Amino acid sequence: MTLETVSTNKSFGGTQGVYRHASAETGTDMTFAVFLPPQAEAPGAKLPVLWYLSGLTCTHANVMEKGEYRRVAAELGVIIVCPDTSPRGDDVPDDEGYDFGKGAGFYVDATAEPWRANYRMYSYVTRELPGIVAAHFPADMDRQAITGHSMGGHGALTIALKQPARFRSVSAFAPISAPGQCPWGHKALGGYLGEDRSGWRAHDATALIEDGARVAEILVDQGAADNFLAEQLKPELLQAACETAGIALTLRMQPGYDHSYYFISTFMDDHIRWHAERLFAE
Ligand SMILES: N[C@@H](CCC(=O)N[C@@H](CSC=O)C(=O)NCC(=O)O)C(=O)O
Repeated sequence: MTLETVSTNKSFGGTQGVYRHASAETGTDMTFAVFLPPQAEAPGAKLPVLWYLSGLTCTHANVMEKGEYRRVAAELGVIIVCPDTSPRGDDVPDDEGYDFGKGAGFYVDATAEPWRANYRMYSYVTRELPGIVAAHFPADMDRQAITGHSMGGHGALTIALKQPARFRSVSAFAPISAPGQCPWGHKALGGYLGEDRSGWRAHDATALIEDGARVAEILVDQGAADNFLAEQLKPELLQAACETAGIALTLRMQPGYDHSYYFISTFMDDHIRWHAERLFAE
């Protein structure tokens, strides 16, 4: 596999890079961003990795340009990896809506036609891309953490719940907490996985917890003025499931904040520091 360097820029003493490769999972070229903090230049360095999964309509670039993660990642010595949200290209099937198809892969492996050939974002993010990161960057894959926003918050929560031994910590910004109970989730899971709702539960954080999946703790920040809060995000469902399961959920409702990167960037430092405490713990 050849990894093409699309761009590199020095930032906060480290390097913000963008890379492209041919993906066996999606059957397309895929682009992703990696921030290497300055500590990566030390001989033999192996640094912990924080995955950031983006939301609907995003590529790797939204958080890279507006997420403001580099100052603290550079201070603490954490690698930040930002994948794309779907396969891309003229041959990839798409939908007219912003909430399905390109830019909206929902971190599942589609089983329904015509999506199943390319829309394999669960396997891409959990298997193929980690292999590439491990091979090409000074990443300590025994110290991984995961976060994300909205659809990417759903991705972070479900992936951590499905692979709890792999991640030392999981957090989310305004996650889609129960996709089986909201319009975005109905459209995406119904479209990619088919209308048998029993198959959706393995890609729904609230349902996964109800069905026995466990992580020790979760940090969630949620804007109280988020337009999507009541209809799409529903953190109260995740909260109820965590309470019943005994999962230590810290749900911080942030007055006045909306769904945008103005919100995400405000609390990005908190999340990186929270993950770093766990990534650097003995
Ligand atoms: N275009 C839509 C809303 C799209 C939107 O708000 N996308 C969010 C993620 S929503 C959940 O996954 C986002 O991160 N957008 C990119 C950005 O840079 O802000 C509409 O207009 O309603």
